[in-house]
Amino acid sequence: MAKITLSQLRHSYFPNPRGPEDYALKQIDLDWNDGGAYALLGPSGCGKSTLLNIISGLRVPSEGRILFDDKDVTHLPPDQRNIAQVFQFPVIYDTMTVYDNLAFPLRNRGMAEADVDVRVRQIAEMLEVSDMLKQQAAGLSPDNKQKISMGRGLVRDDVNVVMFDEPLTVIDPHLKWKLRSKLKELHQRIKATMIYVTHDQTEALTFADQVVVMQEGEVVQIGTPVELFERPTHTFVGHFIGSPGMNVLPCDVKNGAAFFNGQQVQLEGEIVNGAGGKTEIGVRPEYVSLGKSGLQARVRKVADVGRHNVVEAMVGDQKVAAIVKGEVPNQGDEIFLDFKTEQTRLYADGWLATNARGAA
Ligand SMILES: Nc1ncnc2c1ncn2[C@@H]1O[C@H](COP(=O)(O)OP(=O)(O)OP(=O)(O)O)[C@@H](O)[C@H]1O
Repeated sequence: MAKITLSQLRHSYFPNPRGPEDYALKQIDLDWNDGGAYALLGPSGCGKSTLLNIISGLRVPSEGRILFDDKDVTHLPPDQRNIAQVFQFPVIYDTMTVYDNLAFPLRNRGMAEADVDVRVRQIAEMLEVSDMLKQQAAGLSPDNKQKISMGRGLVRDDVNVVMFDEPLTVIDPHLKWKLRSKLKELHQRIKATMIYVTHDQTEALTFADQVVVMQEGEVVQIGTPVELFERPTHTFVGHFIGSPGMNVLPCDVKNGAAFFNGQQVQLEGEIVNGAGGKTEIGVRPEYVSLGKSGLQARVRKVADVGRHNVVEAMVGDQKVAAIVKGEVPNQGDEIFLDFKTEQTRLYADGWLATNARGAA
């Protein structure tokens, strides 16, 4: 396995790009550590596939370099990069047995049959498909076909990286959670460098130790699932991750204080020097509570989502969501909303602009 470095990477599909808007990847500098479990998360069109294709060698970037363990591979073709890939749809040979499908990448590299057998049985056991080994692949369900496809990606232990491109697309919804946790478990056992590409936050947060969040060709935050949830460095991350996402509320800043709907809101810490442009307060619904004082609001909607209720209230013409456990108000009620100070932040032009209390 290898450490992967992306250095000053930019890519445009135009021959003569005129400005940042012509770049599918604007500027990417990233280190993927050897043995790490990473997710590349972002909405459709943010540049995930472009980046994946550049790592696998299907595309050469317009600018910048890709290094595998400090060796420059920017211009190496895919077959010389030693990468395993699992795609959205199963890539298996229908006419072969499950065993032969799993053995294929190993035999292809000239591995001795005795070693092939050990490795195939190991992977089959990890994926819980040992009882299918003799079956013809053609007869498998789509879920099992995709499992075998994953097995083919994981069977070699000499690859630089295993890349998964939305691998659970064809999986039945009720089996998705099972395979998600299975993949996580496999990473812990195999310890390969893995990159998991998805637009689904649940998949990214379950699988990865580090999540790379992309928006419009840029990386907006890299962090553990907890970091992304607790301290989004961009409103996009706050909004994209969480259910519902972070409340992002327009505010005015005067003399170092933030005012929402004319009322001062306490922030986690001081506003950073020079923060300007479009200013917004970010607070997650989990940290908004109903109290006896605070921001006056009117309940617009209450949704019971199982473990808790989501109360949607209007403060002036702004919608604020609160996650409430226990008793809930009724639609139309006048209520007061209280924001947890340590979890209430200022964002300037989308970027985090408050220091955590106690931070330098
Ligand atoms: N072959 C191409 N030629 C021109 N533009 C392209 C090409 N492939 C992608 N793009 C553009 O580059 C941008 C990034 O696309 P990309 O497919 O990398 O995003 P993505 O995050 O993988 O989206 P999806 O999840 O929908 O595949 C988009 O604006 C897309 O329209």
